[in-house]
Amino acid sequence: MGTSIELQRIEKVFYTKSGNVQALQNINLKIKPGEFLSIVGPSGCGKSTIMRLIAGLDQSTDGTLKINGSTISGVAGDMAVVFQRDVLLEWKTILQNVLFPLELKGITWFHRRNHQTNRSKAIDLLEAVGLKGFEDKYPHELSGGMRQRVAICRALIQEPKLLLMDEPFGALDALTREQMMTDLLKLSDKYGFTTVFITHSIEEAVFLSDRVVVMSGRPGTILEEFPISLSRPRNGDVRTEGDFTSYVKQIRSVFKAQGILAEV
Ligand SMILES: Nc1ncnc2c1ncn2[C@@H]1O[C@H](COP(=O)(O)OP(=O)(O)OP(=O)(O)O)[C@@H](O)[C@H]1O
Repeated sequence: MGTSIELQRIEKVFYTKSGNVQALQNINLKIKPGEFLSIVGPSGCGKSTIMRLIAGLDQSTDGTLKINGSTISGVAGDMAVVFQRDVLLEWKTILQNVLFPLELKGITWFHRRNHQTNRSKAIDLLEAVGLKGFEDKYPHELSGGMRQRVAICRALIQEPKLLLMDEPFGALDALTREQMMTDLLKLSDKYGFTTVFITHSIEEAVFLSDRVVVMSGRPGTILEEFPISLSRPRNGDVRTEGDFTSYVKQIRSVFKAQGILAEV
């Protein structure tokens, strides 16, 4: 079962030498266990700030954040993060990279009994994202898309209940991106973790999500929420369905009304 998250009246101000920056204003958001929620908004609207608050890497200036019904202090447990840059360890093999979070926790190489189980879990994950046979390669031998797949496996080896993804496919080409989205949906359906996904792409958000949250420019506020009721499991064909294009249009119109997207 995934994590539930609740943000109540969240405010975030950054106090800097050159003045105060109000990044977030009155953010109210409830995320259900197992939900796939995307946040879209213009650059600088506070998407990453929301993610850092949920991850416990930063604190709000005001308001309440609850994880599984309790206020938390510090880094949330059972959580994994995937960023736009994969930050793989170049001197470790692909398999060692996937197992690294467990090694950090001291439960792989030192506890031999678990080692075989973890190893097969890592191999299963690599297989699920099309990387079977790449276990003994090194990161520099892989393409950008393959590296990002490894980063996702490394996040999932920890069996997180919450997966936070900050533009994880932003640096990938369009075809790889499409394949990665399909892979991610399969993994999310299989494991049932809660996902908070940040993206600049409206299409990506609609394709992946149960709900899309649309934010205004700074100070970031929530303009609108769109529950996405496209059927699951989803594959690339969903993009040609009328409902898909209708969701994309509705979200684009919110940005247009804000002057964030120009009429073309
Ligand atoms: N540590 C910080 N100190 C001062 N200002 C900050 C800090 N972190 C973020 N900000 C400011 O807060 C605002 C929100 O930043 P954030 O990175 O959350 O935006 P974002 O929506 O994720 O942007 P992007 O889409 O470009 O990644 C921005 O104006 C940014 O300059």
